[in-house]
Amino acid sequence: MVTDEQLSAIKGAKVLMVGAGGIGCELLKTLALSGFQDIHIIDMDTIEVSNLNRQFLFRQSHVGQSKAKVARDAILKVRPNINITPYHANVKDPDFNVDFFKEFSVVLNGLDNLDARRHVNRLCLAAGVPLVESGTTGFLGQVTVHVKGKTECYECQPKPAPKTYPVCTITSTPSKFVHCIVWAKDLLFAKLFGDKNQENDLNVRSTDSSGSSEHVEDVFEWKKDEDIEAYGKRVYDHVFGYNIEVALSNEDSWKNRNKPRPIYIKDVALTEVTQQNGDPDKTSVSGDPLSVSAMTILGLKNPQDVWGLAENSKVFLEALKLFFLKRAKEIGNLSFDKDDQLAVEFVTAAANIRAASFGIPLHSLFEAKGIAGNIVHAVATTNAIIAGLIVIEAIKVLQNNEKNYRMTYCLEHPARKMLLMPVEPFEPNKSCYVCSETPLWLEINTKRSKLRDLVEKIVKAKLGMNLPLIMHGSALLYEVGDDLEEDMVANYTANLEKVLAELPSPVTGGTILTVEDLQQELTCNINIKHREEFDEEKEPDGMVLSGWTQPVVSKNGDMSKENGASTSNTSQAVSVEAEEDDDIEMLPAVGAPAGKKRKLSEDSNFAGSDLPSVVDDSEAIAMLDENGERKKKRVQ
Ligand SMILES: Nc1ncnc2c1ncn2[C@@H]1O[C@H](COP(=O)(O)OP(=O)(O)OP(=O)(O)O)[C@@H](O)[C@H]1O
Ligand SMILES: [Zn+2]
Repeated sequence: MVTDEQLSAIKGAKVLMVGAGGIGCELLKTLALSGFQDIHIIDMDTIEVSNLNRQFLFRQSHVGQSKAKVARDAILKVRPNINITPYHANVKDPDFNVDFFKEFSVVLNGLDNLDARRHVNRLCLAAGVPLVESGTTGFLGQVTVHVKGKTECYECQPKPAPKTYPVCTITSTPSKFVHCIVWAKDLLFAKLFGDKNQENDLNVRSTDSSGSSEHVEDVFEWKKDEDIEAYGKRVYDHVFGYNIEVALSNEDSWKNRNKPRPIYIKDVALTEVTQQNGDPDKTSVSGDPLSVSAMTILGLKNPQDVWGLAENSKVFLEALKLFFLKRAKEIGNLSFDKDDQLAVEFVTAAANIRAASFGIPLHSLFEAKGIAGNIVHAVATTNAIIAGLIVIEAIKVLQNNEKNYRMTYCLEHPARKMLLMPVEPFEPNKSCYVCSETPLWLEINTKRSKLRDLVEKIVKAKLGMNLPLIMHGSALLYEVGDDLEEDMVANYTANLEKVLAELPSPVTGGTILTVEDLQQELTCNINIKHREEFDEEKEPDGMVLSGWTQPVVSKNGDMSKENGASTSNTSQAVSVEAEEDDDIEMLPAVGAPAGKKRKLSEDSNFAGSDLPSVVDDSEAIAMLDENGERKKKRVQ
């Protein structure tokens, strides 16, 4: 039952929804049916066919149209008298500044990536507007409340580390199918079809140890006038045959492991390939290069079938050929995309051939696509439950009903017959640089690192700033923006290429830099500490930022699913453990008061051991080098 007070809070509210996808559609419906009268929606996407199974405001005929606009129209059909304002735009656009955010009573996030979530968190803090944040991953979900000065902000708690694999597991000693997938998409696919200038670990080890004079680059290069089939077979033999032989020559690696088997194309029965691949024009029904398919040519219809070695080898050669013949223009710029059929076919086949070599069970294209795309299938019901919880919290926020704010976790399995676990929110983390103005420390070689390194690796990548400005005292070293004068732009561009100690206002040990994002209205002070040497393996950035909350992995190391988690949209990782007194202890978050407890709400009798450990989808599988450092930024 909604009380009169609640109803008047609802009626007087002006609400901003960010994201009109899986959660957003449910949320808009629930807001409208709960009596909200003034709703603004930002979403930058258009509707895709794959959204239709769970984003119920959208129909086939809407494919290609703005999500925000179509969602509005759909709701106006059932609630014609409410005001819904759609924006088909990125929430990071400068138009959505602090003044824009200040217009709202509450902001509700239904996003699917960390970057946008952090940005909205900062704008909400700057504007003093409460934020209700949410996320789902399959059956798991959560809703959290962030009110400046009252509860933790979205960035007070560290986010989970993505599932990572040591580089050598990927390049040399795979033991699971997912390792073969990572190899196929991040190394082989990237090497053949991606940016040639990108660092790539494919071959590094095997060639080094063999002392072979063969130029690795040549192996992957399609030579002028070379028959495309001969080229495909050459690549095949190199990666599945020769490289495995080289790896086998290092006896020590295989003392405690099963030896892989080199596979050469001549050993695989490929008789049908030449007959079936005669007409590449039949590959694409619509003429759209993205619908080119090796499976279609080869007559392989069911994506759920597990192909044998011969079929995988055929798909491998055919897909490689189609890329070069039908999608030549894209070569050099491609990165793996789960919605790119030919890319999925190639990666499935390559991963399976490698799996066959290492005695790992083969998988169907459907399964491989799920693993490669980090897909945890979205569950519409979870989105609906989460949307309901967002509205419940939003109403409390509108009434300033602080005592009753709850973070709620939606579980996969009931614990003590409960599927929803409400938890009292944390207080703000005093060492959060986003909401508590904590200074940061940066160790860096000021005589070698350029301003560009600092901007890219720290200010953008780590601090999540969108439009940064960097100052040393009153000297402006760097700034971005549309309204800058030409000579200023030239000045900043020149500064980017200078080493820190040689900037017009030199940055050396002891310097305090002020870094500001004008849009986010976030300012950080960074204390610079000069350091000569960095460990290339452990500190690949060549700089170390501290005072910044790094992601942590849960005690059982199980922050993400085996396949690298999900494509959907969980906002925050929490790993909690029940204690006897029904308090739940949080993982010791970096920067968070040690031993701090997260209290179960009194209305909860939840104390199960099977508590959620939910991950953000915005990061996925990555690789670690031998020392456990993350190697690749992000794997698509
Ligand atoms: N920076 C952003 N600005 C505006 N909208 C955003 C931004 N980042 C993400 N979104 C929107 O958030 C929504 C998240 O919805 P959801 O997680 O259901 O993703 P989806 O793209 O609809 O589906 P899937 O990723 O599973 O194919 C998307 O509609 C997306 O456009
Ligand atoms: Zn914070």
